[in-house]
Amino acid sequence: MADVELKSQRYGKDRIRVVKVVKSDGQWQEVAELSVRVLLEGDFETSYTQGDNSKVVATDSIKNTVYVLAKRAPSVVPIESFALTLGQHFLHTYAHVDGVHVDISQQAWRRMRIDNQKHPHSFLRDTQAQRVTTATTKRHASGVHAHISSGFRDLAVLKTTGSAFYGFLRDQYTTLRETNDRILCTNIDCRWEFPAGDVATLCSLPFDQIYTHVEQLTLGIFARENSASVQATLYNMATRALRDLPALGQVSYALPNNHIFSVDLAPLGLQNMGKDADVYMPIADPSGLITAVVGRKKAKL
Ligand SMILES: O=c1[nH]c(=O)c2[nH]c(=O)[nH]c2[nH]1
Repeated sequence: MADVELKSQRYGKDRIRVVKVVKSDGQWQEVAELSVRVLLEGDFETSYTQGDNSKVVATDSIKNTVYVLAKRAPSVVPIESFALTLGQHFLHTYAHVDGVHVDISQQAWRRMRIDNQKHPHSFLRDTQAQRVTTATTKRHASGVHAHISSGFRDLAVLKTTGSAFYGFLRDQYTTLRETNDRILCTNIDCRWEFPAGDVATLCSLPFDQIYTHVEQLTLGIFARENSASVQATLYNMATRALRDLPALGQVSYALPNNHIFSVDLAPLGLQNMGKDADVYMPIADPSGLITAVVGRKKAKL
């Protein structure tokens, strides 16, 4: 059809699951479990518009490549470095690929402690939270440029007090009571972006240190702060991350407000509301969802 055109396209393999074991001398081993998505961008238009597969790198080959590079790499963590390695590989191997989008999520396998000793090769998953990264690599006149963001997903946290929500708009649709003491429960999604740059500079960033720092400050603010609202708590977390870590360009959070309301037992002759509350009912759906992106102000010229 003459009046339509292909505006954009990317394709590749999703949910490539990789477990890499790093074996050193003796019994000591490391493990990393990843799920990888690789999408290619480039001169693939005719595969969509004309059924011409001559330039298509089969998604099966993309999957194989991930396993080959996982085999060659001494380690697949930090996931940011592995994502950049994958991006560079596809750009260097195929001249008609000009952008590579890699998403990796890592499961949280933590080394077991047995009799108070780190076990050399046994691990425990004590959180569903995942470490994540997205790396986009592009060909540039001066070499390969990358944009990378990192974060964690689904970090479940709850506090039983130290959270309030009052002073909100009241109108004919409002039934929610004000509270100065409620349960706060959320599954934290957090992302931080690094300013785009050449791959060599990005590779030298201390990804693990930054990860640990953001996770710890997030938990610290969640636990310590007297929360005025999820919005205010989110903003405090993001601003602290930007203040502590000059390497970060911007930070975003998505925080569901998983409601856990006190059960009204007055009809059964029991006081369980306000300061008397100690029996609650988690509400599966719906939840609130509070999101924001916080960045640095541009310097005034
Ligand atoms: O922290 C909160 N922010 C809201 O916007 C909101 N809305 C609501 O019903 N409860 C809450 N809690």
